[in-house]
Amino acid sequence: MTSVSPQPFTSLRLDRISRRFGRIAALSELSLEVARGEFLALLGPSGCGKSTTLSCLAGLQPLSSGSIWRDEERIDTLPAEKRGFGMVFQNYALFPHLSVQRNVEFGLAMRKAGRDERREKARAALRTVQLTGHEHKRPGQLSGGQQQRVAIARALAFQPQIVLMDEPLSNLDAGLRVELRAQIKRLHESLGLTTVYVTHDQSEALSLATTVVVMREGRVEQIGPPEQLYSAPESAYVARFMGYRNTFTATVEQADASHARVAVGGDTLQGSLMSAAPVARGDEVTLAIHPDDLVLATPGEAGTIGATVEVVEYHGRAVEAEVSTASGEVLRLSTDQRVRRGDTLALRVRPERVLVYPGAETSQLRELAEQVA
Ligand SMILES: Nc1ncnc2c1ncn2[C@@H]1O[C@H](COP(=O)(O)OP(=O)(O)OP(=O)(O)O)[C@@H](O)[C@H]1O
Repeated sequence: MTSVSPQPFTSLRLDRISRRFGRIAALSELSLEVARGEFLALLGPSGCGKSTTLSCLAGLQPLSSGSIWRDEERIDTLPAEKRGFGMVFQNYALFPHLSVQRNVEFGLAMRKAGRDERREKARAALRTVQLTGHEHKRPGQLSGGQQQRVAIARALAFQPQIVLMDEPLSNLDAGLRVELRAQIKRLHESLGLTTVYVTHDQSEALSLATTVVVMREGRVEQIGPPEQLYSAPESAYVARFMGYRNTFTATVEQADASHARVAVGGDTLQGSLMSAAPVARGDEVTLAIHPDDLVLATPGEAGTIGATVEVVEYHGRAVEAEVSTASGEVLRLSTDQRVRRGDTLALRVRPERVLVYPGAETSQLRELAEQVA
């Protein structure tokens, strides 16, 4: 069987792919297009099908139905090694008994490269991830971050056009994660790669991706550039993944086609309708407010919500505070002003930053809140 064409491609297309495990539908007719040069992040809670999507794309799992295309060439019928993808996984997947150099050469050997070519390309890939000088070490002699860089070098050594990464940073501690994240972004840009990247971490998705796909139960919930998903999440579910940590139920007092006034405890807020479905006086709706959008106002000011500070976490330049409203809603806010436990606050939010979705907050969304801190 021949490999995919070495020519540059325009787009990679997943066409209504499904993957079932017995009665579980891990993917349900998922369609997705990835343009050349894009950094596409698949984001969503545990079990929504992110890894299955990547693994079907890579050819590590067969599809139950649907097809995958690289321009006009159908590739889901090709075995993994013929699809031409570089792959990086969460657990590095390095051979512990082989040197760093031999680990990186491995993918090239699989592709039947000669000895000199293997050596040279592996050296070049290690240089790219700044590991020159570590060639003769075993993986066990390296830190987690260095091991993951070896795995990245191995994925890049045969100069693939497309790289697939499944939670590559999740085994690293916070500092290393941020450092390697920047390195992954630099590599993507300088090598002109197309990257498909699985993560459950919204800050990783927002900082790396040119396109974010929020997945839900084996389907695409919303796809778009990070700024678009952040400023206009189409559902409270997507809002949660974009860092809107305050989601709760409120009652509509008055509404037109694009705005609603809602009651929150004894206070009222003006909000923006995010869905085409109309809402009317008396309806329950879900509000989503980002912690950065809750601003301290003068107590008693009209259009503000009263709240009492319960917990204050110091975060250097800003503090994060947990406050409770008169009706018992717990809200989180981020502020650079001095607040202390027990303070009574008035909080203001611009109407365009109070996102309103039809229907009361679902139990699924509440559970999600626990996963997406
Ligand atoms: N080999 C398998 N056998 C049975 N069910 C599976 C298998 N692999 C995945 N699943 C199921 O398919 C669904 C999607 O799993 P998948 O691993 O793709 O989710 P995910 O979004 O990557 O989650 P996580 O972030 O936890 O890795 C889940 O319900 C999972 O239990």
